Amino acid sequence: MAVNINRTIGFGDSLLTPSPLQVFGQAKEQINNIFVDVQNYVHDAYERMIDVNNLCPGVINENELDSILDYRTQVRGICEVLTRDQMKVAFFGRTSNGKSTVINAMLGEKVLPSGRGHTTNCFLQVEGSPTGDAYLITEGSNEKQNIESVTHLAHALSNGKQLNEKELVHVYWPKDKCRLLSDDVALVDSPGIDVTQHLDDWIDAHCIDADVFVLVVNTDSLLSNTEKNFFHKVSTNLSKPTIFILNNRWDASANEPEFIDKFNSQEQEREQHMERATDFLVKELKVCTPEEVVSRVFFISAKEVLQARVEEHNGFPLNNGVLADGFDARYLEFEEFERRFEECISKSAIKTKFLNHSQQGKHIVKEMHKIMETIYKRIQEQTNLKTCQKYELQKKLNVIEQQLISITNQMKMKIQQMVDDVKDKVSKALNDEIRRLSVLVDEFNLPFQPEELVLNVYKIELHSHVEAGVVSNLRTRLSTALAKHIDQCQKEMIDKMSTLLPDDEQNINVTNPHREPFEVLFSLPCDNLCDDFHEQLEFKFSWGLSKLVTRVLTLVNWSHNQSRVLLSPSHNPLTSAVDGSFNSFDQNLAVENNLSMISRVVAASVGTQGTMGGLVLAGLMLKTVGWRLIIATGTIYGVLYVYERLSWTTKAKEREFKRQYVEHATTKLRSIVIVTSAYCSHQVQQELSTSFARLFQLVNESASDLDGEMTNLDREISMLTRFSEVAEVLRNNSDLRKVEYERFDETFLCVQN
Ligand SMILES: Nc1nc2c(ncn2[C@@H]2O[C@H](COP(=O)(O)OP(=O)(O)OP(=O)(O)O)[C@@H](O)[C@H]2O)c(=O)[nH]1
Repeated sequence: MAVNINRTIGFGDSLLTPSPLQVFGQAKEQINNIFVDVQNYVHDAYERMIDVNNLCPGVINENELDSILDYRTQVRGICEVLTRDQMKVAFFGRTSNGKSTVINAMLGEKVLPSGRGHTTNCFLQVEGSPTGDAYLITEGSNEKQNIESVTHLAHALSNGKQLNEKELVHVYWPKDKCRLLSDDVALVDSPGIDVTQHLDDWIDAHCIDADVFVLVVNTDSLLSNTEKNFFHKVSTNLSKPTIFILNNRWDASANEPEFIDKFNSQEQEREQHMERATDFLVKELKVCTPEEVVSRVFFISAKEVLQARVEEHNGFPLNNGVLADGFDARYLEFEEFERRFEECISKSAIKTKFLNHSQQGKHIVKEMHKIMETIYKRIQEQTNLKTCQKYELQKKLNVIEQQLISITNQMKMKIQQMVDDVKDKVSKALNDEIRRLSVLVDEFNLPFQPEELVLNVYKIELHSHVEAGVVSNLRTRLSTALAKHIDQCQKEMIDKMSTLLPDDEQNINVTNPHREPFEVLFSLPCDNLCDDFHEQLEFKFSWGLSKLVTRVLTLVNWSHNQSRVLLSPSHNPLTSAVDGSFNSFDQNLAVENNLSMISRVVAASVGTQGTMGGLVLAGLMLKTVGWRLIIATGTIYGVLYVYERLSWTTKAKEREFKRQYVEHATTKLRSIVIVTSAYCSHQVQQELSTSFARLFQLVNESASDLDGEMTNLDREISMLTRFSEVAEVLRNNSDLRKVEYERFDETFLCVQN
C-alpha cells in the first residue's frame, strides 16, 4: 500500500485551517498579547494611583496600592512564563522499549541516541533551538555544548559528568528541521522506569507540567507492574492526565514465524493488548472512556517509521523491501497516533496552561475593576464633600460680606452719633466752665503786685492756674462718662463683628494691650490765648466826666433802643390799630428828634472832651438849677473823688485786674469752644474708627482665609475630578481586558462566559 508521506508529514491540511499545534501557537500569541496589554494596563494604573496618592492623600489606601503592585508582579511573572510555555510530551517505559526511537521517529531523524541496553541515563528534553543551532545544556549549568549529530550528542552525554538519572538535559535542536519543534513541542525522554526507584521525584521534577504522557511498551511482553505503578503515581499527582500507550516493535511481532501461518493471530494478539490497555486506562487509571481508548492505544514500529523518514529525507524510496510486511499499515497507524497526539497535546496544553493563565488574568482584571470602582466612588464622595464644603464656604463668605457692609454702615452712624454727642457735651461743659471762670480766677491766690515785672510772672502763673483748673474740671465732668460710652461702643462693635469671625477667633481685643486706656485730651492753651491781655490799672474816677458821658450815652442808647422798640408797629398795638395816623407819627418823630439832639450834644461834648461842651453844659445847668445846688453838687463830687482815690489800693487793683482778666479770658475761651469740642470729638472718632478698622481688618483677614480655602477647595475639586476620570477610565479598561480574556476562552478553551 502506497503511503503519501508528503501529505502526512506536511504542515496543516490547508493553509486556511491551522493544524492543532498551530492553534496552540495562535492561542499562545493571543494570550501573550492580552497579558502584555494587561501588564501595561496594571503598570499604568499603579503609576497613576501613586500620583493620585501623592497629590490627594487619603483617596487611596495602602492595601489597594499594595494589591495593584502585587498584580503587576503577578502579570509580569505570567508574561515570563508565557514566553516559555510550550507543549510538553513525556515518554516513559522500560529500558529498550524504544522511547528514544519513537521520539526520533516523530522528529523525523536520529536526534537521540538509541540502541540495545540501557542508553538513556537521564531526562532529555528536546526542544526548538532559539538560536537555530544544535546544542545542549546540562542541569545547573549555562554552558552550551554544541552538537551536530546523534553521535555528537551521545558523545557529549557520555563525556559529560556522571549524569544522575533525575537530572534534566536540554537538547536544543534546529526548529526548521522538525515541525513539532517549530510548533513549540518539547519531547522528554526518560531513563527506563525499571532502573530507578525514584518515580515520585521524576514526576515532580520533570513531568508535572507535561501535557501528554506516552507509555512505550514492548509488544513482546505484557504491561509490567513497574509500568503500571509508575502511571498510577502520575495519575495521582496529576488530574486526569492524557496518556497514550504505544505498543512498539509491532514489526517484530508481525515477523514472528507462528503468525506467518496463522493470518489472524496478530489481530488476536492486538485485541488482547487492547483489552489489557483498556482495563488499565479505563478501569484502573480512569483517565479515559472506553470509546476514547481506540484513539489512545496504538500498535507501531518506531524503528520502521524512523528508518522510512530518514531514507525519505535522504531521497531514497520509502519502502525499499527491507521493511517487514504490514509496514504501510503500521506507518499509517503511527501517523494516526501523531494526529491524535497533536490534537490532544494542543488541547491539553491550551487547557492546562492557558486556562490557568486566563483565569488568573480574569481574576486580576476583576480585582483591578473592584479596586478602581472603589477608588472611583471614594473620589466621587470626596468630590461631593469638597463641593458641599465649597458651597458652605461661599454661603458663609456672602453672609460675611453682606453683614460687613451692614455693620459698617451701622457703626459709621454710631460713631457719628458719638462724635456729635461728645461735641455737644464738651461744648456745654466748656461753656459752663467759662461761666464759672471768675470763681476759678478768684481762687488764684498768688500775691498781687502791680509792678510790671511781677505782674508778668503773676499772669503766667494765672494762665497755668486757669488752664489746669478748666482742664481738670472738664476731665472730672467728662472723662469717665466719655470713656464709658466709648467702651460700650467698642463692645458693641466687637459683639457685632465677632459674629463674622470663626469660633476660635471670637475672643478678640481691639485695643492695644500695651497702650494706656483711652482718655480725651483737652487742649486749652491759656498762655497763648491770653498773651495779648493788657490790664488797665490806672485810677479812673467813676463819676468822672468821661465816665458820666459814657453812662449817659449808654442810657441814651438804651432809651433810644427802647423807644424804637415801643414805636415799632409790631410792638405798639395802638399804633397798629390806627395805622396811617399822621398825628401820632409826628409826635413820635419829635421825641426822636429831641433825643437825637441831646445825644448829639453829649456826643459833641464827649467828642471834644473839652471846653466848649463843658461850658455849654455848665451854662445850661447854671441856668436851670442855680449856683447853690451846683456848689453842693460839686462838694459831693469832690468828696466822692477823694473817697475813690483813697480806695484805689493794691487789693482793688487785684480785683480789677482779675475782673479784666476774666472778661478777656472769657472772650478768648469762648472763641475756642467750637474748636476744642471738635478736637475732643475728633479724638473719639479716631479712637472708635481705629477700633473698628482693627475689627474690620480681622474680619477681612478671616474672609481672605475663607477665600483661600475656597481656592484650595477649587483646586482639590478639579484635581479630584481629573482623578475620578482616570479611575473611571482604568475601571472601564479593566472591563475591556476581561472581555479579551472571555473572547480568548470562547475561541480556544470552548468556555462560554
Ligand atoms: N524491531 C524493532 N526494534 C526497535 C523498535 N524500536 C526500537 N527498537 C530497537 O530497540 C532498541 C532500544 O531502543 P531505544 O530507543 O534505545 O530504547 P529506549 O527505550 O530508549 O532505551 P533506554 O534509552 O535504554 O531506556 C534499539 O536497538 C532499537 O533499534 C521497533 O519498533 N522495532
